[in-house]
Amino acid sequence: MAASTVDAANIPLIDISSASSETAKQLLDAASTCGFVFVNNNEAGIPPADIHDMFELVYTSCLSPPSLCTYLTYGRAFNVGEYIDNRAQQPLPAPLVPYEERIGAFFTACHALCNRILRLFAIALEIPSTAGGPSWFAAHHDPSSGPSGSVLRLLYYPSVANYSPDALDIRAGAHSDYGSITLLFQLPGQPGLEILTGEGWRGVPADPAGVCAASGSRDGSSNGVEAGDGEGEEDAGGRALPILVNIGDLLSYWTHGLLRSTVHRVVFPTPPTPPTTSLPPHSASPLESQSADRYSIAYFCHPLDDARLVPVPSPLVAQLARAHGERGQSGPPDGVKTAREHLNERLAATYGAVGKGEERGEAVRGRRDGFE
Ligand SMILES: O=C(O)CCC(=O)C(=O)O
Ligand SMILES: [Fe+2]
Repeated sequence: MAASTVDAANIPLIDISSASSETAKQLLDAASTCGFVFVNNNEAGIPPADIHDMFELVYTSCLSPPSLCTYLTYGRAFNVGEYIDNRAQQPLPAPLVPYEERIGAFFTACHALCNRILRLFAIALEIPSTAGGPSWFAAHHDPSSGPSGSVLRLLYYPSVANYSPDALDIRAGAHSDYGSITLLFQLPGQPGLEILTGEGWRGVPADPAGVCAASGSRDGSSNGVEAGDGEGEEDAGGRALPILVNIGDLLSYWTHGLLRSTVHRVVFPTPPTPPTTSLPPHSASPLESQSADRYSIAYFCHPLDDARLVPVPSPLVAQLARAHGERGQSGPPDGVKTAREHLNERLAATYGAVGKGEERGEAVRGRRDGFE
């Protein structure tokens, strides 16, 4: 059974407001050991009010026709692809149409934060200035230079009537993400995300630094905390929750495994909370009241489709490749692929996996929403 109480994962929290080499090194160390890292959401990040607004839109989109959504084991997702000329490229559910511009702005803000993180990786990886230096990744993720597979995903896992932990435990199956990096936004009080560590599955709190005012864990992690002001992304004092970042398979491939992607999943909280039977009072935030439901937002950052996945020009990556070679471990398969080829390969491999009953979050996107 998967939905047992698990300890909270020990995920490092890094302040990335400075672009110093010390910060870069801390971030690289965290990402290369854990694969998941929290970054402080300060002036370097995304305004909490914007995150809160997006969560309200996730709630709104859940009321839209399910046909527009993709399906997870016990949840559904709406995927927004890259905008062209400030317009979404696929039909938005009717309730989201008035917010097209705001969603696009959030997409752009997420991409900017990813570029900031990738810049720190470039510094820590010591990419020489002759090869592009700190801007090396940004140049490969510049939306003005061409399309990419980047996607903003709004996720909703509804509470389930007659929940039985033996029968229903996985809300989203075990997978790693495909792209460069993923930003993941969670709400306090809605636990369930777990990562696979050497010691088994571990819960990922929404509030690793304990910035929320109230306390009281429901699941053994600090995820059981409700935000003091009903706006789950900051506490009553206005401190913003850190943002969770995880390394995707492509960045792992691109760095010869120096940066590692980590398998994760979403389970039902334990013990189960009763399903929501009615909408909360008008004045309350729906997000705050429906704790058996889970809402999350993921931004999957991918390189430009045409980006060639030659090893990142870093002495650290080269050293690792040499060490792997000396141990007889093969490197990436022959032939340089592009980011689009890498993504398509992963999606193709996943169709098989899905057929065997395994779910890969991003594959569902590829199959159902016409992006791929
Ligand atoms: O809903 C979550 O918290 C995680 C979602 C996820 O991992 C994904 O969509 O790739
Ligand atoms: Fe994921």
